[in-house]
Amino acid sequence: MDLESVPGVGAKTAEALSQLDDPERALETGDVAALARAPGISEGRAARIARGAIRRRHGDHGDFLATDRAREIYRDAIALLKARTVTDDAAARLETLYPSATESRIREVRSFTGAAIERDPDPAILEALAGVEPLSVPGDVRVRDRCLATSDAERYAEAKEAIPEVSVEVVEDTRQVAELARSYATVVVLDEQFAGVDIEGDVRVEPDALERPEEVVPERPLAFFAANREPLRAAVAVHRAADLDPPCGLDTLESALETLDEDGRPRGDDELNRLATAVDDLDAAVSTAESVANDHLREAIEERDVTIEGTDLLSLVERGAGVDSLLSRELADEYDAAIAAAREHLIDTLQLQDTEAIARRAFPDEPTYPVEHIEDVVARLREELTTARDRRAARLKRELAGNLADLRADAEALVDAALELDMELAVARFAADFDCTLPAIGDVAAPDGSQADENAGAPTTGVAIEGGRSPLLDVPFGEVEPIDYHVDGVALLSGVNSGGKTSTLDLIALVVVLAHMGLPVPADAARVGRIDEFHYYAKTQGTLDAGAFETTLREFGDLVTGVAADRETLVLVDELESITEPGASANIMAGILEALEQRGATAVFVSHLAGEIRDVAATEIAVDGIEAVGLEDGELIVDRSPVKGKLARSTPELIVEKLAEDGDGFYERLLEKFEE
Ligand SMILES: Nc1ncnc2c1ncn2[C@@H]1O[C@H](COP(=O)(O)OP(=O)(O)OP(=O)(O)O)[C@@H](O)[C@H]1O
Repeated sequence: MDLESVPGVGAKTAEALSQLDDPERALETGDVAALARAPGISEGRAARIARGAIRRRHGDHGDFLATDRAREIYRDAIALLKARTVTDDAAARLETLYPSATESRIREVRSFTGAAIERDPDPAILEALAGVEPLSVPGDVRVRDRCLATSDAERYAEAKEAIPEVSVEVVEDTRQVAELARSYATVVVLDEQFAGVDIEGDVRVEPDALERPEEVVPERPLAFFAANREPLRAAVAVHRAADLDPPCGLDTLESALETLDEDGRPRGDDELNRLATAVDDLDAAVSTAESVANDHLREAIEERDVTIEGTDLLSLVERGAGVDSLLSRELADEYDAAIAAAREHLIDTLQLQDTEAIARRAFPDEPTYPVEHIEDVVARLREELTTARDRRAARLKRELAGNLADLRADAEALVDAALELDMELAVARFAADFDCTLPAIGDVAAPDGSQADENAGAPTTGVAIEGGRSPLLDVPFGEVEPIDYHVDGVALLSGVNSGGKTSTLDLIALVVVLAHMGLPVPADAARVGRIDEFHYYAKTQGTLDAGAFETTLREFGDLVTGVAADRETLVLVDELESITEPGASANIMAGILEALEQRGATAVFVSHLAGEIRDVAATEIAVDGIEAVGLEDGELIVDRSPVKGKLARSTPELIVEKLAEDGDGFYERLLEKFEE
């Protein structure tokens, strides 16, 4: 795959991505976390790249969200989903969901959503997910007791690339290989020509060693599994808790992990433990064995009355003999017993087996007092034990690495599935928290390519929402009143102050964005025509100066003339009248609405000037209204669902009406003016 063919990936990014293990897979699957591991690629950038790859796959131009407010609504939707993931990685993966105009992309995500909302976000799964994270590749494994050797410059470069953990040496002849064998415990020669040469030391001629790097460096898979022990265990727990179909035997993986310590060393092997402990405890055991002998001897001497004849004493003194000869003469048996005890102690405490004979020689046969070990023999014992330990560890490492290397791909798939599940559960929780349903969306086939049942009757244009409740409101979700609203073509939305006009636009926006993301929407039911572009303009704060007004007008001019007849467009506009004085605003809005209607766009314009706009418009423009059903303690009681074809009365009119009820002529005349 040509990485640069992905939108947003230039030469530099492609170079960074090519350093990943499998950039194609990461791009194909939208694995944001993997992409973010490329040098210099932030998570945000990785998400954009993944989206670019998905868009390319679906021939999607990615210009669905056409305005800032439209993008804000999308960010809000993503934030609601992200708040429901357990892992950062799943949160990053959610960024690959975006509103698309392309049928195949919407269908793809709807299929994912269909499975996701069936999932049960069991607390045990969420708890297990907390320990899952993308697997890391330990980069600093250095192995110093082995080297690779070759006489070929090309092989040299290949070897450095394939097995960077060991040093690679250039050799011209057997003599140089022999030199290496003196400096390294193992030399792996890559050239056939050295086969059969007799060199002292561990020299192996393995021309295909680069194809099996884990045999040369078993530390590689071991370090990988050691570094990732915890996330792997957590991924195993997730699979068990969620009853997922695992890519490998969970017990096999778990017991393989049990045989490794956190530094990648084999553990749980009795023989290796015995040898390692013997090496570690050797000095202490030798010194205790000495004490055992000396204590034994001291007690024996203390208990004994040594009788020595005067002539013997004289002869000993004349010969300058020390107490040793006295010991050997008088206490030979006791000395032998003391030394035997010391030897037994050493052998027993270190659980020596093959090296027993050496251990016995660690204490002298000739009587001395105090008894002292023979350093050379102890050094020899240490060397023997260390070699046996290292040999055992190397064998275990190779065996373990062989088993684990085969499990690596499965381990990655296991973690990937757990993170994918986290993403699915976030969608499931979002759907459950906000009582969502999968909307019917026009011209989108079922995952299997047929027309989906839930899509039967989906409109090709417009939006219809039943029992919609926006989670973006500033009131707790439980207190949000459900709204029914539908629009096809252009409409003005009128209504009392704070009646919920802006909130209705936000709800439409959220439903349309989520529907085009392939996600469920917070409504009892929703039907959405598939659109290509979504324009949402938020209310501007206050009247604009001439320059800003001109810019805004141009923007709408571009929108109106830019709406291509073959591109379905939804336009939501909130109180555009605030940009200038009311009379001018009404004319401008009427003109824009007329043009949008002619182009077949769907549009909802919230306005307090709905009546005026309708009056100046050249074509019939639908007006809907959010009505107050009464006033209670000075507060308006509002029916939040807009009534179709009804110009809602304004808040001032409602107050004048209330005052007129008392029969005051002034207010009655005022009310008549509203009704004219
Ligand atoms: N469906 C609803 N359920 C509960 N509360 C709502 C709902 N819709 C709106 N509200 C409440 O009413 C407040 C005002 O809503 P909103 O800003 O949408 O009204 P508006 O008609 O656009 O007001 P204005 O005419 O002042 O622009 C919201 O901040 C929210 O607290």
